[in-house]
Amino acid sequence: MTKNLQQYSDLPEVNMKEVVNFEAQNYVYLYVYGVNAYMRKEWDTAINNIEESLVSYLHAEDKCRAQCEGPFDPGWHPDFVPAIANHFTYVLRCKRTCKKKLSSLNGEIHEDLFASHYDYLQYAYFKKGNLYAACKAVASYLLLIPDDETMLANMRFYQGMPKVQDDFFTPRDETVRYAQRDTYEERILEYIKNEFKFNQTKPDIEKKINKSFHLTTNTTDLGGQHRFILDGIASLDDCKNIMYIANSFMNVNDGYDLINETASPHTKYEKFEGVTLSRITFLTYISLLQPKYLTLILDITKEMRKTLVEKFNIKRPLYFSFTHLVCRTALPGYTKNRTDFSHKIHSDNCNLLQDNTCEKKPPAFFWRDYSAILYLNQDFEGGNFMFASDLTGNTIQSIITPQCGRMVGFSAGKENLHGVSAVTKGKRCALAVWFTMNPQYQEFDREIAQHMIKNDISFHRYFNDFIN
Ligand SMILES: O=C(O)CCC(=O)C(=O)O
Ligand SMILES: [Fe+2]
Repeated sequence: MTKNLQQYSDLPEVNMKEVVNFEAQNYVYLYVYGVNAYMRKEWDTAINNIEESLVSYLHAEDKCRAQCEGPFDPGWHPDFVPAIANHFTYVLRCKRTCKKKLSSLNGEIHEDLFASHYDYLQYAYFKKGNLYAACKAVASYLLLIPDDETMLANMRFYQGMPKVQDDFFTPRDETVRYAQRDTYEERILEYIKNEFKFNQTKPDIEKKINKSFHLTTNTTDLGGQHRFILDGIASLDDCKNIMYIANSFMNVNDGYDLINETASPHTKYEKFEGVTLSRITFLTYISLLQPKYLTLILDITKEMRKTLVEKFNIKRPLYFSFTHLVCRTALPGYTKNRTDFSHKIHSDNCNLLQDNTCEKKPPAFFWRDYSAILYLNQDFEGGNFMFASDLTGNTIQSIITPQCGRMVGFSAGKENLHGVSAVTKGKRCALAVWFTMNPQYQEFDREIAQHMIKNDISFHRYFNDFIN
């Protein structure tokens, strides 16, 4: 439409004075009137209109910026930290387009429209003999476009005048505020551009299982295919440190979709609490958790992946999909005679039906290919992991008793139906990690966590950088 308006305005039979631009904002009229008065050397009218245009322009830009806030569709389902980061960056980028959007005067683009107000003003004030206002307008213009040769020459001209003092060249307040905001936003965008560059590198195919790991039980001993147990994947200290994260920060909502009940393994006799990698990352970012804890989670889960890759001889990249630190606590009064499971027999990537068929579709996490659970403690009763051949739980193939450093690994399909027996006393904690071959479902927060650790990023550092 802007182009059309421009085309019509070029036609000889069109008198632009008769054309009313209903989309034009106030500052457009004020600016055009002001500039016309300037051309006619009517300095008072020029100054009044251009000063008013300035106020109106800043108001229009504020309005345009405000419209950038509001709902935002990220196009996928990121976790908390990337969701906030995406929205923030989107809003900021949108706000930065306002200058361009407002630079059209009836179809004609004026790149430095805001700054040009000060150019007209400096000369009009000079003509009115107001040297103080003229010099302030020069300084304001130069604050926005510091290397403009013509304006620098103007400054030198004014500086040569006997009545002009150095402090005349202080930029006007509204320009200082505008320029400060501009610089600040530029710096944030630059920071985002430089700091948040993620190489979407494929995970390495891991080579050898660390010798200190002790393969406890093999596939055949566990009564089925594609499953194993390994001891020593975490030391007592590691378990203690991961338990510290759980005890300090776990939460009944984190990682559980309480709206979609089928996604939650609750039994009413136990309390389920979790901490996702996303939240551990966020807690580290705001310095509520020391980076060493996040590093520990990243390192140990990498070891877990390495064992899966090695044991199952996985040749394609295996991506992390979801990391969840989970504790189940027996509720007082429900410690005896329970016949239910803490987590009923299920498959990790399909919906197990009564007839033992398993559908690979939502609400199942159908993209999960492998599962690994690392146990962190043993000071509780019940809570055994079990492989079973059907959903009744009557045909148990093997039972695994949790203990610190023990990991159970298995392929996530219906060949590995499993569950957890009732926790009848105490709190049972485990670090559960699911993996996928589909990069679309990889855990994006992990990239952020790794980047944060590698570059020693934290909110406080980021904040201090900006205020200093
Ligand atoms: O905690 C466990 O032992 C297993 C949990 C489990 O199977 C699951 O979360 O899908
Ligand atoms: Fe499971």
